[in-house]
Amino acid sequence: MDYWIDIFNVVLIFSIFTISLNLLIGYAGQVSVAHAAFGAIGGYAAAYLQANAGFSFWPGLAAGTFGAGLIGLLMSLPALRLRPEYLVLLTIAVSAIVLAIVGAVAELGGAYGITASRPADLWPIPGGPLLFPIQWTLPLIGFAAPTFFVCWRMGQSAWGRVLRGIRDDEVATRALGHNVYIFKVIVFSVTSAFAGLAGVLLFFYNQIVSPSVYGLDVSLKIFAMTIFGGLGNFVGSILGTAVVQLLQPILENVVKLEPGNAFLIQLVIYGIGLAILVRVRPQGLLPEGVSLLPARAAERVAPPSVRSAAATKAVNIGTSRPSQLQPPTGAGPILEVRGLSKQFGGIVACRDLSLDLETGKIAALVGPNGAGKTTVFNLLTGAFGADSGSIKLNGEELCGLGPDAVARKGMARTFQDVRLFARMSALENVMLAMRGIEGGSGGEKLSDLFLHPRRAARAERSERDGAMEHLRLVGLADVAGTAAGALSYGQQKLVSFARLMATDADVLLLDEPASGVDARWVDKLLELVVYARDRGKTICIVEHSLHVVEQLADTVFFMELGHITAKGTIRELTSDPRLAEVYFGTV
Ligand SMILES: Nc1ncnc2c1ncn2[C@@H]1O[C@H](COP(=O)(O)OP(=O)(O)OP(=O)(O)O)[C@@H](O)[C@H]1O
Repeated sequence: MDYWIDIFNVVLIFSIFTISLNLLIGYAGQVSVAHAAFGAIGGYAAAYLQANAGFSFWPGLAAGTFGAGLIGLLMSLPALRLRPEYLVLLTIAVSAIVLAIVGAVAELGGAYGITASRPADLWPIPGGPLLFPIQWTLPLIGFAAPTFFVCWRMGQSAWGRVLRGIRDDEVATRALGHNVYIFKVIVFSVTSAFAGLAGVLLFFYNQIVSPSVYGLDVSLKIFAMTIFGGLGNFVGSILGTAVVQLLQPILENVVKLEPGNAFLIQLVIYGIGLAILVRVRPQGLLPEGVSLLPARAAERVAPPSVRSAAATKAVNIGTSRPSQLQPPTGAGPILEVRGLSKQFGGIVACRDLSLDLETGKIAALVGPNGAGKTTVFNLLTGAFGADSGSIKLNGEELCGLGPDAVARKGMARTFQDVRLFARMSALENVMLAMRGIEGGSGGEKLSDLFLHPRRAARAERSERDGAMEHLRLVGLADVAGTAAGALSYGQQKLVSFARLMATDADVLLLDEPASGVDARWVDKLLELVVYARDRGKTICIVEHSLHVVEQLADTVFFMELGHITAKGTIRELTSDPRLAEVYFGTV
């Protein structure tokens, strides 16, 4: 019996590893194969402090957990600016360095590690020293359950929505005003701390730490358990841990294989299992959004705010050009661009470009392919750093700011290729746009999640309702719960417009809003752009359809070879034979 209890206990400890790794990989998309190494930092810290400073269980646990979190934080500061593939390499290097250090330092016991000088005692919790597996089960549940709760709470909240945004499209997440770097650093540090906690528990449970307990193979095993269980699903992590951890004991005790053979065969089964899983169920045993409780799974797909088709009919936003509200007149330019230049090697994509966007007006940027229109949007929104020049929004210099900061200052954009978060629902896509700008500091308040849950729930409800309003506005409330990737291209463009409106930015940059869109959606988009303008937004569109430009734009800038060469109405520009030739290739 003790044997199976022991295995159950190890599953509980490893669940702490896999649940936290799932938050890091499954939610934030940051792949680390050094999770066991952070466990080593925790385990060795607790063991060393017990041996040399007489630390008992709780101080050892705090030191090990905090130490691993701190080293995770320090490592993440440079690492999370790297591309994902380099992050994987870096975590392998970290794992190798940690193992080399603990294996080489004499005070840490070298290859033999450190043996505990006394068993764990949870005093002031009664029960005395923990000597047998059965005594450990309840305390370990007591550690695994809060780990699950904290990771689940972080993952399922608005905070986790930003993590999923980062995972699916970091560029789009930044463009919505979220400081993705801070989110990544926090999640890396928190998950490293949980790995440290699991490492401390392994030390106290096994009564020994040694390099082999936390080797790269163990990190890979934790990684495999997490993938096996299903990324983005914490119950899946527990399931994946149990399946992988139970394989060898079942082969030994139920199938009655020799331990040596059982070890080899479990490796074979494990390899074949992963190969089959990758082929037939790459999302893992329990994929993201799938619950063991059918009712909860359904809840996730259909958000509560989606009530009925009748309630979700598009708001009548007025279908004709005449405005319902008059745009501000004579307010002057909200955006002033002077001498903007950008070169890519030998290609001058933007050359000494100057333009003003008048408050509450619609401007258009037109020109032949490769003229540099998208580059201008990228420069204005901070996606590219300018070589020289100035961009002033409401008189405030934006040059040098990143895309998230620019969005928070009040200028947001759509993308030529839409860039919705395909796995998230249309509603979540819009909700993701709402806090980045409101929050000012780049986001959702993690402290509210745990310290003020009611406030967090209220904020979530009001965001959900606000996002539904934006979806109603574009006529897509009835597909609020549908994954954005499953919508038609025209619908996706409308969701991206709703998302843009949800940012509450003053200046909206629309990159080819009508391209590739069915005629009926184009009309809708035109109405929406006029609606936004009438609500005081300043809009600039890059668009190849001159029909769309004619319908919308008050002022048109003509761009050639990275420079604005003409300005006027579309009729004035197209009646100039030289510009017509540049644009259409013919007079
Ligand atoms: N990241 C980049 N690296 C190198 N060159 C780039 C980059 N982005 C744009 N360019 C180059 O800058 C020039 C302007 O490109 P840009 O996409 O801004 O033009 P565009 O007017 O938007 O074209 P289109 O109408 O076809 O979208 C092109 O020659 C392009 O190849």
